[in-house]
Amino acid sequence: MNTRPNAWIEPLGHMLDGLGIAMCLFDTQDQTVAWNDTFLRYFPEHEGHVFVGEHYRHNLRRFYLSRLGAEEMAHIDEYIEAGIARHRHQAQPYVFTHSGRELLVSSLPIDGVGRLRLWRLHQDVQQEQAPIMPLPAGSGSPLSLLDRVPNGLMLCDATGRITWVNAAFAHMYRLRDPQAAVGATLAQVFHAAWSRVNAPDADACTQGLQTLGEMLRFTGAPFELTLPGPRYCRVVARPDGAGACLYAHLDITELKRQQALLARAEAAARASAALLERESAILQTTLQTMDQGVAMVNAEGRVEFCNQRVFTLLDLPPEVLQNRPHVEDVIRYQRAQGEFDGLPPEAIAHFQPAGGAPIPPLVVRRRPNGRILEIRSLPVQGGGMLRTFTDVTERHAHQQHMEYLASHDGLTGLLNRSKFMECMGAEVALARRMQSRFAVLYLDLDGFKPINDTHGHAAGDQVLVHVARTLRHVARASDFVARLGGDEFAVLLRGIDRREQALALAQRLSGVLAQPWQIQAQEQALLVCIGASIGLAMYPEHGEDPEALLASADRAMYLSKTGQRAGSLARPLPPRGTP
Ligand SMILES: Nc1nc2c(ncn2[C@@H]2O[C@H](COP(=O)(O)OP(=O)(O)OP(=O)(O)O)[C@@H](O)[C@H]2O)c(=O)[nH]1
Repeated sequence: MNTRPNAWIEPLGHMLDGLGIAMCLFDTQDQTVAWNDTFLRYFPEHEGHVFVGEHYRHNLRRFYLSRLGAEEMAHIDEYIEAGIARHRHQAQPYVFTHSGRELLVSSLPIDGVGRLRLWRLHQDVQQEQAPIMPLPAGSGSPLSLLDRVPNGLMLCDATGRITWVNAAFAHMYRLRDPQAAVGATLAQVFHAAWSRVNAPDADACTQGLQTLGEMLRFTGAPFELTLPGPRYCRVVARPDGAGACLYAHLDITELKRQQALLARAEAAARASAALLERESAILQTTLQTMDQGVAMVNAEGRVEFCNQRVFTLLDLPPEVLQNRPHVEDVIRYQRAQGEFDGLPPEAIAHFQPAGGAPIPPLVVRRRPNGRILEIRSLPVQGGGMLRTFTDVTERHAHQQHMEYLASHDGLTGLLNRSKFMECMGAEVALARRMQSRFAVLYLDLDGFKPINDTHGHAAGDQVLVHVARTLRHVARASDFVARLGGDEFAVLLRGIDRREQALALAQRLSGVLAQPWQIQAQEQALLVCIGASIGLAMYPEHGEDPEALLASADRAMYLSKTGQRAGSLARPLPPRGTP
């Protein structure tokens, strides 16, 4: 402390140091009178420079020199004059930042002395407290200055009786006026504060009284009290060595609230960590037991993780996937095992994230062991991807079977009508593009019904199967052969340029069908000769679309049928050994 001989200033400065409040006293001529240690702590630029009698102007100059940038420095004199004017007339506290601290500054005029400037950390004054107000003109008692201090202050004599408290103390302990505390002990004031609330917290009150009993007997370490509200205060004792003692009551409610929030956040974090652990255990189990292979490839192309199923689906020995191998190393191993034999290089490019080619989200490939794998690649945030492997062999087979059933005749295995029309559509498009021709034969069996009627449906079925086989045999592999329904068939002859070629084939068909062959009907061997009426249509002259072509061939068949009624015949074979 540096003071002129003003007896009250020195203890005041120390007390304010104890409360973390900086002070600097100026006389009526704005010259420095005294300052405390906290002042030098908050304004280190004055250390070793400030002196008694120094004008506030020089103090301000040092302050601005320590914080102005080069551009603003040109205005330093204006700032200083404004600062002096503010100092003389300041009525309300304000906040500013200095040396990384947010400070609240009050300027209090003191009659006959000058002005006292007080600074404290702004965060402390966020708490509920008696506000720092300027002194009304005429109140010159040094102790009354302490009513402006935001924390509670209490002076006790050697017997522990209160001799003085400030306004903030009265506010904290719900006293009408600070005088009401004088003569009582802190325990009595504390108890009275609790007894004045509607629903007192008996535990907090009892606990507080116990604490007071312990702590006041041996003044020493700071202690905490819970006040109605609840509000929390930290009590710090400063004995004067002669029996009296100053107690500062710091409001730490906000601190407590933040501690409680922190504790809750920590508890929540601990709970979610436990939950995460449990979920990750479930995830691990699921991943290891699931039917799909799952592999995680990181942004560098390394296999970070893969489940057991990947080993079995890809026939990979565990050591290949140990130590986070690069995908390219795994592919090299697979290639050496013949995994990709027969596949074009571009077909495996997608397995290599580093290959440069975009990775298709879905690839289906047949493994050398015949199994079909569906491989999905899903990019993940931050690079890398999640790859899943699903064995779709059965699903694929089932799908193919379903597609076969939907496009083929169940009895003969030939294409059905709708598939035949689809094939003819494709052929029309091709022929149109290539300017080529093709032929369609429409066949209707002659006299088929009597076979059914005489020898039964099973015999008729055998005839239909035989006809289908014959058609398939006579037509080329590239031709489309269909059963349109009942005893009607159709053949699309591809690459036929001339009508005569088609006619020749139709005749050949007729001839082959007409040859007798043997079927088994109702445990009886039958010799069957079947006739067929055949209509012919050529693309494009008889129709330019599938429907027109088929209708044209149908008409031609009808004409042929009405012109010749050869019919079909089934007669029993002579017994074995008969010539
Ligand atoms: N066995 C068997 N018969 C069938 C099947 N589908 C249709 N039919 C029969 O085939 C016969 C076809 O009759 P029609 O067209 O009069 O046969 P058709 O005796 O050859 O007479 P035309 O065609 O006028 O020469 C009918 O008796 C149908 O019941 C089948 O899948 N199996």
